[in-house]
Amino acid sequence: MTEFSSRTDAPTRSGFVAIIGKPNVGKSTLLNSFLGVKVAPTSPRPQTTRKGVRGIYTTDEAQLVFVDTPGIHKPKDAMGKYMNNEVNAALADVDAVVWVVDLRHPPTDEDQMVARQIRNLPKPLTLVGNKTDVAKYPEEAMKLYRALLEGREQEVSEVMLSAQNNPGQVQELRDQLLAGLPESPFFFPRGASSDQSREQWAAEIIREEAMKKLRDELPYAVATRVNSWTEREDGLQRIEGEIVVEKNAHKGMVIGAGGKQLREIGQAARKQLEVFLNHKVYLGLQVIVINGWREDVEALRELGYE
Ligand SMILES: Nc1nc2c(ncn2[C@@H]2O[C@H](COP(=O)(O)OP(=O)(O)OP(=O)(O)O)[C@@H](O)[C@H]2O)c(=O)[nH]1
Repeated sequence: MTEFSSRTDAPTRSGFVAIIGKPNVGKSTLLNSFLGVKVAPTSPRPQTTRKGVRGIYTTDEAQLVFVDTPGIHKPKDAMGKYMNNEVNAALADVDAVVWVVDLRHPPTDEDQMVARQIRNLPKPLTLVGNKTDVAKYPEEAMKLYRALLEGREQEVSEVMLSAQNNPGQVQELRDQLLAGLPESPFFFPRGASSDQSREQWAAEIIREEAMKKLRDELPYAVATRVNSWTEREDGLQRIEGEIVVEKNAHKGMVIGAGGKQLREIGQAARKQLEVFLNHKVYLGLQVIVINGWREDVEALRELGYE
């Protein structure tokens, strides 16, 4: 990988930190809050994150590369297996691990699955108890999560916070992680906040809005991609995207009566894109069918899940 130097001659520190945990505990929210910009999709639905998105935070002398991972869960299809593989790959590669848990509830089987994967991992580990703003018994819950790591030989750091509502606590954790990085050149250019292309990023925002609007199993049966992005002279960003469904029957369900639902998804995504890009956006959205894409390794690759 290309090496990027720091602004000063002082030795730089740099490294990768995986953010892991079961679905819906707030991993992507924590990543976005670490960076102060939105690089990962978040939604109230579990398993929103599918790929290990990287978010990059750089100071004068240190660079922290966060790897946001899909929630660890029992896989039901090729997509689920892909997601769990992403987590294993992330754990093998990183310098440190942040395990996020939801303090509103006691641990479940899925938390135990996560704990098993990291209990004996010889890397610095931080247990993050999230959602303190809404947890009734945070201390008690934290104790139960801590117990899942019993027998671990290396030390575990712990912090309780609200990723969504307390940026100060998140910055404090970020500073601790920065301080623990090994001496190393930077991996990414200064100023980069993510390793996604802008098209991948926009596609994830469209998927986030689609997942919020769609009901039942449908949110998990859609993928999104952006096929073209052009900029007009007056600055308008023209983005053409697709929502991919796995069955013909799903197409109408996404579009909705008289196209209402697709319009709503498009409007919500456009608004988000405009806020982040600080430009007017035209977003064209189509729904297409790729039969059984979730079970089809080739189709997964075509949709960028490789
Ligand atoms: N009240 C509260 N809600 C939070 C907090 N952090 C995250 N959430 C909410 O929890 C839900 C899940 O957050 P995500 O960041 O998408 O969770 P995730 O762990 O990345 O989810 P997956 O993609 O399923 O793995 C969203 O509705 C967030 O708004 C918090 O500190 N307090």
